[in-house]
Amino acid sequence: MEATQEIIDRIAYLQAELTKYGMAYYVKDQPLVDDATYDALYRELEELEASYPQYQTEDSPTARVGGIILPGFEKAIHEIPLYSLSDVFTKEELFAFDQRVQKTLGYEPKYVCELKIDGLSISLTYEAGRLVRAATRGDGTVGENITENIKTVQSVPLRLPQEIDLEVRGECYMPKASFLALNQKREEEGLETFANPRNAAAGSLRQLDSKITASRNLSTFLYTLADFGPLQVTTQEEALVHLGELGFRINPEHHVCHSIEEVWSFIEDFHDKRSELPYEIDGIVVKVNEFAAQNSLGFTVKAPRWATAYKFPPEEAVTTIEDIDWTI
Ligand SMILES: NC(=O)c1cc2c(=O)c3cc(F)ccc3oc2nc1N
Repeated sequence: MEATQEIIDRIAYLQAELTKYGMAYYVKDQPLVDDATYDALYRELEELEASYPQYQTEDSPTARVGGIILPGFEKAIHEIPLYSLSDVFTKEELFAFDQRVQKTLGYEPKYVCELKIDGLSISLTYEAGRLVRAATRGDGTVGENITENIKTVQSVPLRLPQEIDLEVRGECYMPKASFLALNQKREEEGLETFANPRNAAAGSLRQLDSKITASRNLSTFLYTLADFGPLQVTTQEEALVHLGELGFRINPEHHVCHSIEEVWSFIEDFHDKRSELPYEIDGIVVKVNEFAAQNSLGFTVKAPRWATAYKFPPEEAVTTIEDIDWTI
């Protein structure tokens, strides 16, 4: 059926508005409209796109529902490898890491501390500002192409505000509340429950039916750019700010520390706060802030010399929703 200009404009308006509302709700955690308003506009867009499918764009908010059933996952080669982090388990090991860094640099650098989200590493590739590929880490060089599934994750932008080529990396995770609800439902259905949110996220992302992924309420925190492309950033702290400006979901609990002692107090602080977070963390990632210093430290065969993960002992199982402090 041919569409009048008024209809074409209404479809474009609804796609843009619902994308803006979705970004505010899922990425910035600051809703702009109430659910009833969102749902009414969403239903109107669904009806219009059903009547005029030639105007349903692949980055329309209605494209998030999934529906592709893949025969299997294609391999995804990482041009820039995804390394893993070295781990430290004690204050002494952390301070030894700092000593090694200072020995190479000849000075004590600033560090950025980030919560270590206990999810699945993902890599997102954008071309001319559009999401063209999403992949798991795999062995760091070869992962699985999970683009169709990642498109159903509401906090992942399908389109960037600039038409640039970019590759970003981060974690895809399942919030504690979604994990508890999912396991409760599976128990009622006599299905096997997931051991922890990380396994539940992995199982949800590696579904061949993206409708199932869409139902699992996964979220993301992005933390680095594989290549900085046109972005002029010189520190990890700036990179996090830029990623936020590009529309990616960034964990707010990052902190620049001016000494390893300050890093240690950040670690102690979050060791206590951890059980109140609405998502699971398994430690704190400590990174040299300046990219120039990161480059002079480089990588070992499998891990960066400029970062380490201070690991917390395994958290006691997530029990009730009451324990969670939703203000964080
Ligand atoms: N789970 C995480 O929340 C998290 C993980 C990593 C990495 O795995 C990681 C691996 C590298 F080779 C370099 C930097 C990294 O930074 C990271 N930063 C984070 N916040």
